[in-house]
Amino acid sequence: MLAVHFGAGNIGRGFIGEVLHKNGYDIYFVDVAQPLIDQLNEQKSYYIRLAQEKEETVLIKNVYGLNSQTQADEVIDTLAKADLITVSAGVNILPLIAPILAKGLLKRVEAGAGAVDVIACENAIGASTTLKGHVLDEMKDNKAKEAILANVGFPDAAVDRIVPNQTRDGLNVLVEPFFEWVVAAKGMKTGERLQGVNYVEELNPYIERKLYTVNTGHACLAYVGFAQGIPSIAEAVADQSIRKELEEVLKETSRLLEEKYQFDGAELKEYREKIINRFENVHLSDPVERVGRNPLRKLSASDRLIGPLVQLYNRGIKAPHLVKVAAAAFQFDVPSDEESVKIQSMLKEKGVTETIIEVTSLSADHPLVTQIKAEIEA
Ligand SMILES: NC(=O)c1ccc[n+]([C@@H]2O[C@H](COP(=O)([O-])OP(=O)(O)OC[C@H]3O[C@@H](n4cnc5c(N)ncnc54)[C@H](O)[C@@H]3O)[C@@H](O)[C@H]2O)c1
Ligand SMILES: O=P(O)(O)OC[C@@H](O)[C@@H](O)[C@H](O)[C@H](O)CO
Repeated sequence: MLAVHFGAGNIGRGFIGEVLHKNGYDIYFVDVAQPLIDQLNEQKSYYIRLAQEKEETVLIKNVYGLNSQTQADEVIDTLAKADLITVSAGVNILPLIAPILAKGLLKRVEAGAGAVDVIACENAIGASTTLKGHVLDEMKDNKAKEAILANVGFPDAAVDRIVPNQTRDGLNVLVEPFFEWVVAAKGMKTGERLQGVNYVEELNPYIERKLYTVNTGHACLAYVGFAQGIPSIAEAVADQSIRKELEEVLKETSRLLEEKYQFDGAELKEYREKIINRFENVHLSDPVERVGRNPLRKLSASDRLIGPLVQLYNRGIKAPHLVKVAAAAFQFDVPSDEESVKIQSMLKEKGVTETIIEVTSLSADHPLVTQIKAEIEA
């Protein structure tokens, strides 16, 4: 069995690679980072190390690297014969992957190679559906579009495992022991079911529970921690006042999840506690700069901050702690993070109100704009 995975980074090697390998796949990682690709082709294997008291390792074998910029023909040929295609390169990268993916899928369909599924494992609602839209935009006529629609599934997914940036140890990846991968079965065109993946009919409760708990909580620690000069997630959650803030924020998002999806309150409490426990893992070193990365994306309308805030507002529920985290995200100022630099220059050039409106897509007269502004100024 052959899988193509776009994005040989943290979650690609540290989680998707593990599941694919354990299900008997040879994996072609497609990336743009040549040193990473060279290492994959030299070693053809790497280790996943579990960040826990008694370290465990898993050997991932039969892995190869391809560069989508310099080896386009090889990538297209490999896509045309792949049994499964997965992606974790970042939601902003999906439009960049679409042209080559479209060519590979078309070649496959024209060769009569049968159905295949493409699963985007990004932290976003409907990422595979978004990718499908970009792929269809690449088709030159309706016939090609129809052939893709008939043969290629783009099931949405939710992926959960904390995998920090790897600062040493070559291809090897240090990951937390916990993992969860949920896929919307109804979006699939093949009967392929991976062990270790939970296939569900309705994905929205899973992706919103994950994004608005794990990622909202993570964002709280990153932005509030950063504001207080705290370097890592484990250190931020160890600070009693930040932890209290985190607990309050997660109670607010749980309220939404309870009302919207009728999740059981006690189960959600347990889910929150488990996640806070994961944030406390001292065997992982996860800088607040990674977790807070791309604040423009994280402050966009349906993401982990404004997404739950607007939905709570629409239900008449106040969420003052979430408002504070959104305000802190506007103050995330990391020179190496282009999006944070952009927000800082917008704040200087356009002022607070205009920046909030432009970044969040909230309407000018939305009361949340005033609330976030008041927090930024406070
Ligand atoms: N790291 C985590 O804990 C985690 C957990 C769940 C989901 N995610 C999501 O997975 C995605 C990737 O995150 P990550 O932490 O692995 O990031 P990462 O930066 O470690 O990996 C991204 C990889 O994509 C590659 N890439 C960039 N442009 C590309 C292109 N045009 N074609 C192919 N590859 C390209 C990069 O070179 C890099 O190797 C994000 O959407 C993230 O939100 C991350
Ligand atoms: O990947 P991002 O930038 O969307 O979010 C940063 C972290 O919250 C994220 O990578 C988590 O580690 C991950 O989502 C855990 O499953």
